[in-house]
This record gives sequence, structure tokens and C-alpha cells, in this order.
Amino acid sequence: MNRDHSRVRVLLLNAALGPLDYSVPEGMHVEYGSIVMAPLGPRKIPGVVWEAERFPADEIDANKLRPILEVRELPPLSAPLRRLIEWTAQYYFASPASVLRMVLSSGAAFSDKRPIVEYQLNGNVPDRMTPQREQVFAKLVDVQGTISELAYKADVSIAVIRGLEKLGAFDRSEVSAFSNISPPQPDFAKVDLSQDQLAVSTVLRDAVKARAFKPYLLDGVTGSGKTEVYFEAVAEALRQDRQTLVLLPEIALTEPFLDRFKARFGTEPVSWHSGLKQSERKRNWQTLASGEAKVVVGARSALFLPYKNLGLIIVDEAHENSFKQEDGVRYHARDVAVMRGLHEKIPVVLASATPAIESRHQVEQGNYEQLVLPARFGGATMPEIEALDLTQDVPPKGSWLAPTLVNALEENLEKGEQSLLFLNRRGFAPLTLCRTCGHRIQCPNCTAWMVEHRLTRRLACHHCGHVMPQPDKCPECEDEDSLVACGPGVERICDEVKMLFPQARTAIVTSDTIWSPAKAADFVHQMEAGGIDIVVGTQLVTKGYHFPNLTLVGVVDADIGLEGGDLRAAERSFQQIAQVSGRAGRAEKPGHVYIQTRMPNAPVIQALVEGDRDGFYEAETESRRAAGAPPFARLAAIIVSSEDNSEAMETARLIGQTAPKVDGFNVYGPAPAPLSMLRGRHRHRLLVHAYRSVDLQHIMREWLVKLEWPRAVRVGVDVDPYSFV
Ligand SMILES: Nc1ncnc2c1ncn2[C@@H]1O[C@H](COP(=O)(O)OP(=O)(O)OP(=O)(O)O)[C@@H](O)[C@H]1O
Ligand SMILES: [Zn+2]
Repeated sequence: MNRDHSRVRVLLLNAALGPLDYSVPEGMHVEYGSIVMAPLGPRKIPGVVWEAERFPADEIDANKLRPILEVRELPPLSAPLRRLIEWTAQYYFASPASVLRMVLSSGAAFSDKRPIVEYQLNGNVPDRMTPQREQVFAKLVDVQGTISELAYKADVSIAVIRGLEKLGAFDRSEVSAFSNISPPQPDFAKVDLSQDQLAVSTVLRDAVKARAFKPYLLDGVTGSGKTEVYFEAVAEALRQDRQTLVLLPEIALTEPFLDRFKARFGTEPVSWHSGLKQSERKRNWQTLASGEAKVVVGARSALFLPYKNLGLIIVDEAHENSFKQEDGVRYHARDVAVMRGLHEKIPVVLASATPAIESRHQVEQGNYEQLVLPARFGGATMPEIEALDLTQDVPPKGSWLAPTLVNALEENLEKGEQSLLFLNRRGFAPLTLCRTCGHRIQCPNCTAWMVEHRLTRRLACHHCGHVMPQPDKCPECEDEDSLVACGPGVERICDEVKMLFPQARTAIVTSDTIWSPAKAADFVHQMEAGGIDIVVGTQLVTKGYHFPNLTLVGVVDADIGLEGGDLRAAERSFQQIAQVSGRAGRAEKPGHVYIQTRMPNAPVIQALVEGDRDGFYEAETESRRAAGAPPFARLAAIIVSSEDNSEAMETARLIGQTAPKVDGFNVYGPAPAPLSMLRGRHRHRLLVHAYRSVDLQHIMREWLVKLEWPRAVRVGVDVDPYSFV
């Protein structure tokens, strides 16, 4: 038999191993992209058949090859997807297996078609109650899920759920991982587009028909109808019987999106995010791989899924930094989306009211086409924006809202209109301090203060998740009643609002309160029904939402974002404040925005007040150009960490000392990271700066591959970094 047919290279789902060769037993059919099960030692692990020339590996003697055990009944991964996996691994210094893991989404691909058993409380209460059991009954009202999902949702151990199951507290039901879904209809509800909208949607529809790679920057002010416009492109993809992927930055935004999609297309799209149940995850994976799911809306991880015939990718709120993944494979979903478009030969639409400077630069370079929606839909006006100088308009002692803002809130309440206060800080207070000895309560695992969460009576580290009960005396000097909360978080602002306006109905919106799409849906419905007067929220409320009766926005502290100042600080502040301002006055009633600041003359604040977006962008772009910062050059961070500080330091020093000397390629550091301890690991950073003319990946690979460091040291590379801590 011809050796080439009996031997294949397989990329295994194991990040520690390179690809391995296997033999193909007679009668088994495999092709490139086939998903197979292969033996590895005593185990059996999944993998994908790959072109051998793309992953060099040691040639093993044909008679030593072990046979592939089975080919899964799943569509083979397409060539464009295989190229995307290779590109992502190469560009971001990740192992191909760790990218493959996102494609196969671990368990989701390997459904064995057995029905999944889910449980739901049935009202039977056991004779003996324990605190954990109480918790189950409190938290699992109307919740259905597998044993482990229920344990997770109730925050108890699996044993507690199992115990209750034995006592008959649950009803069980079998759910199939497979079901028929009715496809969205392109002409379910027609919308009349404005002239501007029509012009843009025509370009996008033609792009979908053209079936060619082309990136677009859909640049439209808040409330201009970007969603409405890209829906026309989705409709065209549906007519062409091709799939669409819509990426959203936050799972909290999926629920309102589903409603809106359903109103336009008659049925909900398939969703993909971390909040899915295992049964849903399996079903959704299978349906998008089979082509049955026509439209998928999801968080960044949806980008790597094996769509059968993708025809369009939309990245909504494309400027959002949450598209950058900060652990595992450190990729930027916006950028990988464009690469996927290139490989699949389809259009990619980046939609935003405040595009990233990187995206604008691509337009200037002629790589992306810009499509502009200059005005709000239906004659709604842009809100009036005013800066409040906190040094002049001083909040009373111990409070945070300036008198002018308080008056505005009061008037808005009287008018029966809704208000939103924005502060990008979860919890009650960012720091707890002892008045007697000056001790500050720090996380034991991180260089970070513990943040007080008064609603749950705990202190929490926002970096590693460590929590401790709220202490009643200073852990250092043991003085009682000496601990004070310093600075405000959203909970504290909400307390202030309640003191000022006891009659007002308030809501706190952060990832602590809105942690699932269902919670987000509750919030949206309450807002729409007029059940909330004043919302206090973090960046979670700044984007996407459309509440016609919301007319007042207060930015509690516009200066926070500029502290610490990495290269995008000003841009990010501008985007955040412009986005949150964009929630005000989106329908008939005009909106008003107050920005509290100590620096009313800062360029960011000035640009916001004057509505001079383009002026701000131009100045910011010029300063990036002058500084040789991205997008005019490229950066890569090297993060060295270990539980042993001297090991980490030595490795970082070794990396620094061996840095290659290449024109246009410079290495800065090492230096202790600003977050010098994270999850118990000491961290040191180096920063690589390279001009676009040099091949950063190639130089770095050649350099790092030759070095060795102790096993316990981790060296991570973050290409195009967004975080510098
Ligand atoms: N042609 C139209 N016909 C009817 N309603 C429209 C039309 N265009 C936009 N709208 C409505 O105007 C509101 C704002 O539109 P949309 O949410 O799409 O704006 P956006 O540009 O995505 O805003 P943002 O960037 O602030 O999220 C929505 O309620 C939308 O349904
Ligand atoms: Zn911590």
C-alpha cells in the first residue's frame, strides 16, 4: 500500500505535545481536517488530521506507528479554519493545540448523542435542612440544569445536590442535545431605512453578495442605527444561505440583542458564551458545524468555531477592549475576525461609534473601507454635554455627587425620566484603611487592595478573586472600629443616591449583579417598564442599550481612566464617556450629560464637551505617531512569573541580556510589573518595540526558543498588548 495513504499527521488536543504521526487502518477514511480519536500512551485523545508539511515532526518508522482509533462523525475542519488556527498560533505565540481547543470547545464537539439529564426542584423539601440546603432552595428557584450546573449556580458542592436528589427534591428530565431550529427569515419585519442608512446597507449587502474578503469600519454615532443597518447585511447572507457570526463584547448584551433579532427575523439566533449550559453548548456547536444554525451571536470565543459556510462577520462595539483575551491564548478577537474574513473570503464589519485608533488607521491606509452614519435616527439629537469642575462645584464632605448633578437628578426624577450614573468601579470602596495604624488591607496573593463589597459583606480582590469576610477590627493593630472605607465604588454612590432621594427606585448594574444573560434581560425589562429611576453602573451599562426614557447621564469621576496612563488611557476614557453619554436622549426627549472632573481643561474632556470627536482622534493619533506607538509600530510584552521571585527575576534578566540586536527592534526592561504579584506569582515584564518593517514574530521566536529557564517559571508573550500591569 502507498505509504502516504496509510500515514497521517495529527494535531492532538494536548498543548504539551507537537503533532504526531499515526497510521490509518484499512477501511477507515480520513481527510485533512477529520476529527479523530488517537491513542496516546494508555489514553485516547482527540485530534485533527493535518497537512504534514505544515507541522514538521520527527518521522517515525512506519512499522512503529500506532493506528487511529476512530473518526468522529463530525464535519472535517475546513482549510480556511486550519489556516486560521496556524496563523493565530504563530502570531500570538500560542501552541496550535490551545487554539484547536477553542475550535473544538473541549467537550462540545464530542457529544456522544446520549441525552443529557437535567434536574429541577419539585417542591419536595427534606425533613432535615442545612445551611447549604437552604441555599439550594433559595438559589435554584426555576433553575434547570445538570447536577454540576446546579451545584455551580447554588454555590454548593456536588454532594449537596446529589444528596437532595436522592431524597427526591428534584424532578429529572432528559434533554436531547439535538433539536430542529427554525431559520431566521430575512424579510420577517421590514424596516424603512433613512437615506444614510440605506446607502450604507446597500454597500454591505453588495459585499455579502460579492463573496470576497473586505473589512469595513461602520462608523456611526450612538443611536444612528448601526444594528439596523448591519441587519440588512445579515438578511442578505440569509438569502444567500450563508452563515453570519455577530460578536458582542459582553454576554450581558446578548439577551437584548436576541430580542431585537427576533423582532427583525422572526426567531432568535443561536448564541455562544460562557453562560451556556453544557447541553446547549453541545447542541449549538453541532448546529453551527452542520450549517443548520444560520446566525450565531456570541462572545469572542465564538470566533474560532467551525462554521460550515460563513458568509459574514460582524464585530459590534468593535472598539471594546474586552475583545482582547488576557489569559490562555492572548488574542484580539477584532483582529482575528479580520484574519478569519481573509481566509474565508468574506466581508467583516467592525461597528462602533468610537472606533479604535488602530481601526481608523487601517482606513487611512486604505485597508478598510469606512462607512459613516453621521446622525441619530429619527431626528433624535445628540445629548448636551457639560463638564462639572469638582474643585468649584464641590460635593459635600463624605459624598461624591456635585450639587449641580444632584439638582439635575432631582429635576429628572420629578419629570419621571430615567437617569444613569456611571463609575467604573465595582463594590463599595476600593480601599479599606485603618485610622489608627494606617494599615491598608491588601490581597495576600496580589499587589492589590481588597475591595469592599458591602452588599455581600466581604472584601474581594478584583485580580484573583480572593475573598474574605469584612473584618471588624484592624488585622494589624487589632483596634476596633478603626477601619474606614476610602473612595467610592458603585455601591457607595447608590447609597448616596438613596440618602438624597429615598423615594427613587435604584439599580446597581455591574458584573456582580448582571452575571448572566437572564439577569441582563431582567434589568432591560425593568428599565423598559419604567421600574427604575436611577441606575448606577460600571462600563457594563455604557454600551449597546437603548432606553428611550433615559435622559440624564452623570459621569461620577472622569479622571479615573487617566490615572496610571498606559498608551491608550486617553482614548479609552474618551470612548467610555462618549459611549455612556450616548445612552442619553436616544428618542424624542433630549439628553443631558454631566461629567465630573478635576481637570475640565484636559483635552479628553474638552473634546467631549465640544463634541469634537475627530479633533480628539487626530490629536491623539498624532501623538502616537510622534511617540512611535501603535499603530505606527508594534509592541509585544514578555511576562515572566514564578512563585519564586529570584527565579523569575533571573529568567527575566536572561531574556533581557540575550535580546537580539536588530535595527528597528528594541527591548525595554526587565522591570517588576506594576502588578508585581498576581495569584501568588511574582511578575516581571519586558516590552518589545518594533517597527512595522521588521518581522517581530520571527525575531522573537528565534530569540526565545534558544533560552532555557526553570520549570516553575512561566514566560508569556502578549502580542499587541492592551494591558500593561
Ligand atoms: N430605520 C429605522 N427604523 C426604525 N427604527 C430604527 C431605524 N434605525 C434605527 N432605529 C432605532 O433607533 C434606535 C437606535 O438604533 P441602534 O441601536 O441600531 O443604534 P446604534 O448605532 O447601534 O447605537 P449604539 O452605538 O449607541 O449602540 C433603536 O431603537 C433602533 O431600533
Ligand atoms: Zn488577589
